[in-house]
Amino acid sequence: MENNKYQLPLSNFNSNDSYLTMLKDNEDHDHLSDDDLIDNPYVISVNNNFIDTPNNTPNEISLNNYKINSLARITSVNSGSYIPSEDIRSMTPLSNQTSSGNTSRQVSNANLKKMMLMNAHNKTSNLSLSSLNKYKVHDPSLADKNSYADLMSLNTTIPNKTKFQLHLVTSRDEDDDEDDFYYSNNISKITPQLNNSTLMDHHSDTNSNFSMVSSLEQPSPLLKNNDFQKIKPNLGRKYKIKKHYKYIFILSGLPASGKSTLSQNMIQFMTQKYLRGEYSKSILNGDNLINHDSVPRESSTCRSPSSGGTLEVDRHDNNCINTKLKIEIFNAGKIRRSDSYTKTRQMYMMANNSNEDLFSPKNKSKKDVFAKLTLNSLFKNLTNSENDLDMAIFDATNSTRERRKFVVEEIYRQEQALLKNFQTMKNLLDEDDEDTVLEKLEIIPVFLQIMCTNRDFITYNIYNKSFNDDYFDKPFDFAIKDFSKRVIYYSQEYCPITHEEIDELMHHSMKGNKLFFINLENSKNSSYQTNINNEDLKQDVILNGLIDFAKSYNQLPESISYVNKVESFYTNKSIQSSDNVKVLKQFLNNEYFEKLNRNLRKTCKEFGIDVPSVK
Ligand SMILES: Nc1ncnc2c1ncn2[C@@H]1O[C@H](COP(=O)(O)OP(=O)(O)OP(=O)(O)O)[C@@H](O)[C@H]1O
Ligand SMILES: O=P(O)(O)OC[C@H]1O[C@](O)(CO)[C@@H](O)[C@@H]1O
Repeated sequence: MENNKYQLPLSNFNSNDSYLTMLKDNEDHDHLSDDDLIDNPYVISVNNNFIDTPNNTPNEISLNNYKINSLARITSVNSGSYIPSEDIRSMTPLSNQTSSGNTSRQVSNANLKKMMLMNAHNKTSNLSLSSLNKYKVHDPSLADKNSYADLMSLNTTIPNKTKFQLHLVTSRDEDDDEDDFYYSNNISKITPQLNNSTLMDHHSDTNSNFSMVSSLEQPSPLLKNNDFQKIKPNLGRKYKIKKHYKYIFILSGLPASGKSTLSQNMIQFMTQKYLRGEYSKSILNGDNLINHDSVPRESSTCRSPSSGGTLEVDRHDNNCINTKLKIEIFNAGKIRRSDSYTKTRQMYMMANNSNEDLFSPKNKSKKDVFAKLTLNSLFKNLTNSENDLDMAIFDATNSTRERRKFVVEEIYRQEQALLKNFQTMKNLLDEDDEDTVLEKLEIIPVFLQIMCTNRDFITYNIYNKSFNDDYFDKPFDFAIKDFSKRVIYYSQEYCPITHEEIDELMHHSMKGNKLFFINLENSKNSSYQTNINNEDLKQDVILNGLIDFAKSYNQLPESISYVNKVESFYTNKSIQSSDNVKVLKQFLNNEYFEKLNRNLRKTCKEFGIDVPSVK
């Protein structure tokens, strides 16, 4: 299988690809946008053999025969070059997302091509894409109406062991306005050319780069035919599955509440305490079987799955996390700074007047862009097996319900993409492949809310914030004025997380999957509230570590030293009489805190929740 020319579908990453929509009618101007073509990905030529014998013209191919009863669609080329729809979303602004997150219509072909190329350069795939062509598909039964499909030409040398997955798209006989093509797993429906093709080596799995797999996850409600069935799990296979749990901690809280500091403390606590071996024996003992049938996760973490699974499972070194817990923080502020600096040579969009201030609620969508970039980078790093990350921390204020819902929905979508990828890979495996270990990633999301309601602590924190990277080239009074205004801006919209909100997110955005939450106070004698219960703790080492951290925080040297520093900040006469502290008190006065409390009360009243008043 060397040096073959392929024509690949332009889009093999429609997240909802259980069936395809029929090519759009060219006369229908509502459907004329380039992006509609994304939904119509076909392979019409494989190995220079056209599956449905179109007439080939340099840049345009007409499929004269409307009775295309089989088209092949390549949906994956190994796992490395699987294109998750999240990548596409990352190229579209957050504000353009629909509530369902489907942004595929907003992606231009140029971006799509870029995605394909980026993906093709992925070192595991070794593939190179050459050109993007438009092909005309003529449908004589519809008079002079033409439809178009975009196809990508792919010049490639297929590396050893590369597997392609072909989905066969088969037309139905009934003619109605519904989608006309469906995936079929009925081999008799394959067009004879494809069936006879050497691509499909039906006798030898090992020699063929192509395996035919059709999944019909959401069959059309109109389908009654047995030809179109969900593929059954392949019971009795011998490959092994390695489950790998990845945690996403989503921080939430007002600016300067201590989110970054506390999460760093937590990382240190967990990485010191939870080294390999300390927990694996007691907690994961016996956790060496998973049932291949139970694909969707209910509320699982590093917990013992139901035993009695039919297959042997190799849990990677009998552990679900690395030698040393590997955690990375993805900070939206850092991404904003580096992005703004690259573009404007300024540290961030400056606040000459309040309308232009990035932190004003009016500029919410701009902040959302940075949050989205950060989240995408987080997903990319967390799911990249080379990074071997156990946990990613999404460090942003995530201070509104709207934002948190978005984050949770993105995580859910990411989970679904991972699951789909896993299922695709599973379907590609040879039945008796005992050596293969298939990795199954699952994401466990945890909200970590940090609250600081003590006026002295907030003042001290803001004082320290004036030395951060946003203000490295600004005088102290500018920094204090600017940051204190930032806190006021956020307080206009800030809505603390409640248990009710988490329940709501769990049921609607996570479709019943568990979502963990902990609220930690950042002050002297800090306390916490959580929805993590004893059952969860028994089965999950990371949640265990988190609760341990919350329980022991007051006794940790970091916390003691923080409280001491705040105390001496207020008792040390020379600090208190310094010019900087005079400026600080000038801005952070009674009036300021009254305003802060007023704002907090207003939003909390709107949502009918308890007000975290600052004293
Ligand atoms: N628990 C703590 N221990 C030590 N220092 C703290 C603690 N909480 C806050 N601080 C101090 O307050 C400053 C602000 O805290 P931090 O940067 O962690 O807040 P944040 O909520 O992440 O802020 P932002 O949202 O603006 O990034 C820190 O620079 C640190 O000096
Ligand atoms: O996107 P969000 O939730 O506003 O949070 C990100 C912002 O939070 C901050 O940490 C608040 O100070 C900024 O540095 C950053 O831009």
